[in-house]
Amino acid sequence: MDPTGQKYFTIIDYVIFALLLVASMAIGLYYAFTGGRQRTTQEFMYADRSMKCLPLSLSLMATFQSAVAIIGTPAEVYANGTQYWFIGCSYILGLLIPAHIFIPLFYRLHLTSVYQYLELRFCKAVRICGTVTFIFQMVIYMGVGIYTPALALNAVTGFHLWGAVLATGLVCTLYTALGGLKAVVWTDVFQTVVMFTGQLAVIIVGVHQAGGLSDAWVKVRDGGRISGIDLNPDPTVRHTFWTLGVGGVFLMLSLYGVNQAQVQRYLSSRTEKEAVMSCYMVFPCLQVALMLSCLMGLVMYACYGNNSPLEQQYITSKDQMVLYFVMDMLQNFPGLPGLFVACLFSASLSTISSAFNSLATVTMVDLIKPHYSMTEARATLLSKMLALSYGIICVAMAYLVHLMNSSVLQAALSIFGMVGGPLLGLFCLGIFFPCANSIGAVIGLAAGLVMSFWVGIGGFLSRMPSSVQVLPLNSTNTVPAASGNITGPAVIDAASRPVGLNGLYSLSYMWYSALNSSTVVLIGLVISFMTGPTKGADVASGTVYPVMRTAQSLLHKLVKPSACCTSPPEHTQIDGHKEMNGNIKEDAGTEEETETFLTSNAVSPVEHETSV
Ligand SMILES: CC(C)(CO)[C@@H](O)C(=O)NCCC(=O)O
Ligand code: NA
Repeated sequence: MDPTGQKYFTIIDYVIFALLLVASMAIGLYYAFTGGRQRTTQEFMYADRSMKCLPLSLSLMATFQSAVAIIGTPAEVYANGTQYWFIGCSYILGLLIPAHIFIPLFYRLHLTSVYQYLELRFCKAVRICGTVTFIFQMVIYMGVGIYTPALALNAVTGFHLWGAVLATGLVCTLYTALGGLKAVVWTDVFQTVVMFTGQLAVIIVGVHQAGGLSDAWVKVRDGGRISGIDLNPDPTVRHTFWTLGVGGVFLMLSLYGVNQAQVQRYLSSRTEKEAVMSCYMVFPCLQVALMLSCLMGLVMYACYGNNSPLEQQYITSKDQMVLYFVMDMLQNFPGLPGLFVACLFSASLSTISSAFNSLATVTMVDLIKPHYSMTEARATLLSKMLALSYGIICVAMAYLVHLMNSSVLQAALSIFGMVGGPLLGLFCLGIFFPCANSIGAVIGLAAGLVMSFWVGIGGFLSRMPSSVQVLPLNSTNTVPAASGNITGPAVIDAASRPVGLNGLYSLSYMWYSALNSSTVVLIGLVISFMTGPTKGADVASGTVYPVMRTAQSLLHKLVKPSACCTSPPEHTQIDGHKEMNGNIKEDAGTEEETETFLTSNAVSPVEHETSV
């Protein structure tokens, strides 16, 4: 090892990394030349609505699990202990609610994009606002996703930064544009396997280097890295059970309930039941992913203790730690560093490809198609060109992220809360409040976005001049004391309890999604009542979830268990469309058929909906 701490790749590491790119490309080419050869938008965007549950669930998990989580979570656990693990509690409601409310509703409407829902429920303007907000969110997120692994690799091994960005950007764009959603889902499956294998290998070797399981356990326990449940209700404390387990539910809903990338996967499944099942199966997959990345943080602590490479100034930021650890511990295991780098890039490729495909889909379906009529061949070609263009935008965004500088995990989760939160609010307003009208929806969304940027940017600026930025240079502060639970920003918060606006600015980023979505719903309702609420009869059928009716029927079941076989099923109001599900071949037909179905559906409200 070189005195500056610089680590080097061996030839076998390069080969493994190259193999990942080649294999992903090969899967893309396979789907470009088999099946319908990606000649229809139905195949390109929705995989002919024929996907099965298992690949879908892995793909659903992979979409929002990028290199950010792989290197951000261990760095967080190394520094602050396992408190972050409690985010796993939010996965329960965060997946049950989408599975039982959002998926049945969207699936039965047979949408072409999730934003089409907004037009059915409100009007075209709301749909466009939703689409533009989504594009904004995913474009920034893509930048973080592609830049993170490249930066870590560059910092630790000296690998060319923009070389890595361009290589992954190019490969990913090509397989997404050529192979459509089928290629995206199947590369996700392959990349998830690589991701788990890489993490597991490093954990096993790391435990061995730390002197075995029991030694490693004693070290992390004595180092205070095993956090108890923190029930402090203060919403400004960055990570507590409440911010993670409850605030996290809103984050999960915005990602797994109403995000186009995910809804597109639900809609591409063969049957509604498989869509719901795939959402259920995300739960164990996400728990495994969370467990692996938390264990990685603990193993890192077991190996380094408080004597981190950051403190030794081998690296300059927390986000470089994981890769440094891998290169440091695994240098005698040729190929393993390459496997881990493949794991890191797998995680990011699977995220970026989903982003490209979903962005191309919404641009086509929501922004272009309604305004220009074109042939199917033209539309498919244009969708592929769009996927390519988003590839270029992605690399450009990476350059912007390069200019920012914060913990990548917090940055990514803040984006989800700041832009995804208001979108979640918009959908909830439509789904749960039949009285909400279009004006309320637009103004509510705007208010949510203003709130989000006010609090988000205010929080960022109010923390700026503090010691957070200088921490890495000051060796005594680099690693928080053995008590472990205290983070940089939390120390400041605790020292001077913020009041007034500063109180709002110091809100934990884990509450952003909840705050912003509630703002949209509240303002949306107030404006709707001021401008004349929508009457039940005017709400398009199947676009509202019958909260009261479901609650009544649940209550009925609880009180009179014998009555459950005679009482109607929960979703009676949309059962009218149920026969569609069995009939995939037909409804997977042309785009025109789908559109006609939807328009006729939108203009003829069904009577039983009005009682909601
Ligand atoms: C978003 C969750 C919480 C769940 O998917 C997790 O995967 C995560 O922490 N993601 C961080 C962002 C990223 O990895 O790109
Ligand atoms: Na991913």
